Amino acid sequence: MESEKRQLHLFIFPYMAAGHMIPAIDMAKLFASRGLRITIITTPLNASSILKTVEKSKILGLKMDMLIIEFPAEQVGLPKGSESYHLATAPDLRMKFLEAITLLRQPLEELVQDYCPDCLITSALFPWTTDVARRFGIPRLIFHATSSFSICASECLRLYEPYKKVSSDSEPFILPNFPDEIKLTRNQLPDFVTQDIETDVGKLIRQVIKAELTSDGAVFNSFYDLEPAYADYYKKVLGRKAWHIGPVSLCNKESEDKARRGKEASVHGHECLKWLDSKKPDSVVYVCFGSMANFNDSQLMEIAMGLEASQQQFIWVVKREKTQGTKDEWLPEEFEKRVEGKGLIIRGWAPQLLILDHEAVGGFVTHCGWNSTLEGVVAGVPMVTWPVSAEQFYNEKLVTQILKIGVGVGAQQWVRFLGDSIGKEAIEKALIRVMVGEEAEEMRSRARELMKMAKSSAEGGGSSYSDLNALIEDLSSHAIAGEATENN
Ligand SMILES: O=c1ccn([C@@H]2O[C@H](COP(=O)(O)OP(=O)(O)O[C@H]3O[C@H](CO)[C@@H](O)[C@H](O)[C@H]3O)[C@@H](O)[C@H]2O)c(=O)[nH]1
Repeated sequence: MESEKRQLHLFIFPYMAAGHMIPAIDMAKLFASRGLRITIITTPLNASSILKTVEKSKILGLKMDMLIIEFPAEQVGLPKGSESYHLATAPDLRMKFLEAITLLRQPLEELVQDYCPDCLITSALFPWTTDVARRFGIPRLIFHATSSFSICASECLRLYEPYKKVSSDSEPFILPNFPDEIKLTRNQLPDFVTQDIETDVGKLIRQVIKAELTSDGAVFNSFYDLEPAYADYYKKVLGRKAWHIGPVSLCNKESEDKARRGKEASVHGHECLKWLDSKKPDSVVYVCFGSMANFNDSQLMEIAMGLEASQQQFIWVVKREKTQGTKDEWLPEEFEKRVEGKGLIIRGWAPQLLILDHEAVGGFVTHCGWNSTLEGVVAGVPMVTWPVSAEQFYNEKLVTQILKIGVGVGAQQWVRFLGDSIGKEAIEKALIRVMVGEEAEEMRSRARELMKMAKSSAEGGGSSYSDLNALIEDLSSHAIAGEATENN
């Protein structure tokens, strides 16, 4: 009875987007593997990506559950089923999506009331969950599915506004009082940072920052040795509490678990692993832009031509379906025939962790979403960085300038979903730089070192392992203190 009472119960409530749900589910597994009771909160259409994990954890004797709250899509005027952020592709849809999210507060409060968890770990993008936690006298921790570097960079921009001191959008400015000399341009910043007019996203971001200041700390999917100066900056300069417990993807030990992250891989996704078995180590470049970024036909055409011209073997993930009998307008004539044996296109969802883990993969073209970036680090591969939106331009700086394990393709313009337009020559050049020659080898050897550091951080005695212990201890003492107050 006593131990049942002391088992910590966490509510994990991730943002409805693959880039947030995937690492949150990994984090849930990590907590559950340490004996905590976990309940993941989500909406009906997002539940399917969690269900198998919950079922498997039960078989393993772990305490993991899921609770579903309705997503009020139709109530705010969104089409039925619009429960994921990537479906909100136009400004009015995004506004409605944000509105729908604020309506989740009441159902969350009801669940907290009914289940009495010891802590809420929620997306930074749910600032109101700090108030919910306060109301019930429990801590709210933020789950940062991104780097400390990017959070520190955006805080630095907010505090010092260096982008206001340059005369054009393309003139570089330096992040003031920052551990490294990092240059950015206004073009590379999210629109809500530079826009003077108040937008809904801008308003949300201000609430996010305010809630971060009053929450009880942040859990990062990162590891200390990857970005020590920024883990310290977050704690010591910004004065906030944080635990670095990543890379959380390392909790997936079996191929089956690695394959099913996010969505089921498409048919091509499964075939590509057999194809990789026939290739030499470090001879294939993997090209994938996460779950949100979308390129138009002409940009895909440039990528195809760049890949072919680079003469590198490749796996390229494109979020387009093949329609039988019709020509792919985004591919050069006879492209697939010409690259047969040398390149593979995955249409749909790729089993990314399995591909990156494969020894044949020697380079990664990424949009610098944090999950992909960290997964690239864990795989020990150098990267071509092609940031598109969100905090990806900051992550690019970390990869290319601080870690020195990647080269930029030359993206200069932050755009919400569609990528900046990059020509085939730039793509070809960047591909060759990460795959061939002395510079590539130097980047690869640094990447391998980071891979080892990533893996040992998650093992017993490693920094992420210890930070997770410290977090669990903090939560336990808070829960015990809460019980004591209740009993008095
Ligand atoms: O075919 C695919 C495509 C993606 N993934 C996985 O999906 C995740 C994608 O996450 P990420 O690389 O972070 O990209 P986004 O989906 O774009 O993520 C959003 O959320 C991230 C977390 O906050 C931010 O860092 C990004 O900038 C933001 O765009 C990764 O785990 C990938 O392994 C697959 O498994 N197969």
